[in-house]
Amino acid sequence: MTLRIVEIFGPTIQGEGALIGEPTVFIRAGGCDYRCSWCDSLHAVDSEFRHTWKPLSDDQVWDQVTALTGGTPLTISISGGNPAIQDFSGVIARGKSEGYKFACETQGSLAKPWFGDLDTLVLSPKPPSSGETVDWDAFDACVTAGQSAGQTVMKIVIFDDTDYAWAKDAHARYPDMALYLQPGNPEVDPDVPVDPQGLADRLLWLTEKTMGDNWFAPRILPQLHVLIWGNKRGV
Ligand SMILES: C[S@@+](CC[C@H](N)C(=O)[O-])C[C@H]1O[C@@H](n2cnc3c(N)ncnc32)[C@H](O)[C@@H]1O
Ligand SMILES: Nc1nc2[nH]cc(C(=O)O)c2c(=O)[nH]1
Ligand code: SF4
Ligand SMILES: [Mg+2]
Repeated sequence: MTLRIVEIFGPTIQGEGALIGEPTVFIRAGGCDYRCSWCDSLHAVDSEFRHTWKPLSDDQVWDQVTALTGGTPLTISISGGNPAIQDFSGVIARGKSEGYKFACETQGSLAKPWFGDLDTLVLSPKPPSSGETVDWDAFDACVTAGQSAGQTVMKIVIFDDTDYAWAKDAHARYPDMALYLQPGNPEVDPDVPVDPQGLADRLLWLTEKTMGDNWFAPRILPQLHVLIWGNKRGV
């Protein structure tokens, strides 16, 4: 299988959601069927960056991963772009045979059989502020495809009151799925420093809103890598 790869980087720590803080190596896939207004990974989405994406075989991907891990197994995080455009089954099979675990981040717009081979499937449906609209039938297909995964979790980015109300409805559709909320980062240009106080204020707003509402279903987390490294790429 030939994959379109933006970057392979790490070891770093997973900065978001269910596996926050866990050591991991990222494989970032090129191409996305969405274009969220606030996407922090446009270098994996916009066709203007397409010339920087590399066609790599499963073996080439795996060679780069193991060069970074030194052969010590850990969790590999597949993200993008939307990695569900491509077929990661070969990379996952290879890695699992060597004791690695796999997580994947996707918006839930395209289902793939290999979702069932993952240890963690992170479905991140997009709220109104993104400018995208969720196809819940497609999302359902992703949940079904992930049924044999170790766990499937939902992670929603919140920028405003409308996103918050939308997240409550999304949770009501999947009340048994673990839910993670993260405040949106409004500044995603890698050349512009992030405003840590601004991010803390957004986290405070989201926390107080959720607790004030007695909504205790979600866990609320910052993007840890953004606090550490800002919008630097490859971390
Ligand atoms: C860059 S996306 C790639 C995977 C997949 N396309 C998706 O959206 O789930 C990885 C995660 O980053 C989140 N994200 C993207 N831009 C963000 C921003 N400006 N602030 C907070 N989270 C953001 C997405 O919602 C998603 O959960
Ligand atoms: N450290 C770190 N954690 C992350 N969690 C999700 C990321 C992503 O871009 O998908 C990401 C990323 O790019 N870096
Ligand atoms: S779905 Fe993910 S990668 Fe695609 S544009 Fe939205 S945040 Fe970016
Ligand atoms: Mg990111």
